Amino acid sequence: MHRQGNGPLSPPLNTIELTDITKTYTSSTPRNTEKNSFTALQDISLRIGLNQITLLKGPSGSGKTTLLSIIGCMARPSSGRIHFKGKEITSLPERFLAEIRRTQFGFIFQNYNLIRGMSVLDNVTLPAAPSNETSLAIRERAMRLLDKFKIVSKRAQKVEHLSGGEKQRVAIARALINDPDVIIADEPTAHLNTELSMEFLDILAGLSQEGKTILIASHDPLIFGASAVNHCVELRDGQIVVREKARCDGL
Ligand SMILES: Nc1ncnc2c1ncn2[C@@H]1O[C@H](COP(=O)(O)OP(=O)(O)OP(=O)(O)O)[C@@H](O)[C@H]1O
Repeated sequence: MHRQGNGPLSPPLNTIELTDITKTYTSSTPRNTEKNSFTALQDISLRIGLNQITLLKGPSGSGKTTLLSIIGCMARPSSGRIHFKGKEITSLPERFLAEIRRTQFGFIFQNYNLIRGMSVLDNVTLPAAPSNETSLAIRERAMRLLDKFKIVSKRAQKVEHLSGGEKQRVAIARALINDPDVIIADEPTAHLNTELSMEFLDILAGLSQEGKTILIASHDPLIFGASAVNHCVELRDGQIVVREKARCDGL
């Protein structure tokens, strides 16, 4: 723990620290006669080490996606605090959160969320758009990423014509375009066969060695057994039931 000025002790700089995070969704009936609320996360406290691969597992509906979206500043918790690299970010206004989201996080979604009708290159450069860089510099960076993931020859192709594995690699390149410290992947291997899933894991292991922090939500036993995974956290009904270092097969 370190002290910011004369203020209270803060979590270490090399962590993402969640304290008592609760997320309640509230919805109302069409005529607003009745309000329903559902608590998707309940009092989650968790320290995530930077430069590590952390796996979130748990049955469908256990809260993995909700937790990832809160960590990635895409949603706010109903209560609780998040410290990102030692700094409290929960109470920041939306424009600051959006900046953290854009510069510090890269996202890989289950269905890749690539934009149909646009080329591979344009999909990869998309998250870089609101920046001070020239479009040439952004495109050069995108080309380097496409080259790294062996998909540069498809740069002009519309994404809907790519294979599943190619879409996955485009999604990884897009997640990296702003050179984020943290990569969030939600069910990243759900549509991949074993060979492509292994290839994806190799890419993640390489990114981890380069110093990236990786958070994965997954049901995939292949990921549970991956030697690259450093920490495993199991959720059930919105609560952490198991946290374990290193391999998590057999949890
Ligand atoms: N916007 C929302 N409004 C109401 N309930 C929601 C909302 N988003 C998620 N939920 C509920 O919160 C719970 C947790 O959902 P979440 O998507 O985080 O689970 P998950 O563990 O990622 O599931 P899966 O493995 O199926 O993707 C579920 O019961 C879901 O129905």
